[in-house]
Amino acid sequence: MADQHILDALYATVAARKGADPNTSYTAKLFAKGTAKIAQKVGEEGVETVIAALAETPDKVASESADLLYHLTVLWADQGVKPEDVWQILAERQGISGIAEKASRKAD
Ligand SMILES: N=c1c2ncn([C@@H]3O[C@H](COP(=O)(O)OP(=O)(O)OP(=O)(O)O)[C@@H](O)[C@H]3O)c2ncn1[C@@H]1O[C@H](COP(=O)(O)O)[C@@H](O)[C@H]1O
Repeated sequence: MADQHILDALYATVAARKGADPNTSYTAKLFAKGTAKIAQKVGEEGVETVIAALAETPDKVASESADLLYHLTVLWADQGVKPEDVWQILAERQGISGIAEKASRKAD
């Protein structure tokens, strides 16, 4: 689909790797290792993105961000979360200030 967002396309590729051969697919290898390993990779890539921001270059921030987003799509597929679930939440938050949202949580 020409206008499909790259993250939706990536998610479709990743989800299709469930049950594929771990010898030929890094994604299949992650699925075979399980949720703890996938979650660990998301954490590692998040930390690497932070390190890139604090000590490296904007190009490195971009490439670490791509690693992070890829591993996040693997975690979504592992957890049965679809990209549209996340897009929906972001859409619902549009126009709501983060400061106002935090204040409303404190009032609960
Ligand atoms: N976008 C990515 C992508 N980004 C990063 N990576 C891989 O993520 C790994 C991260 O590197 P690390 O050094 O942190 O990982 P590692 O040391 O190999 O792993 P561990 O020892 O920590 O388990 C590398 O092997 C990268 O190649 C990705 N692997 C796959 N994709 C996409 O997923 C698609 C399917 O890939 P396969 O499942 O491999 O066919 C590809 O066509 C791409 O579109």
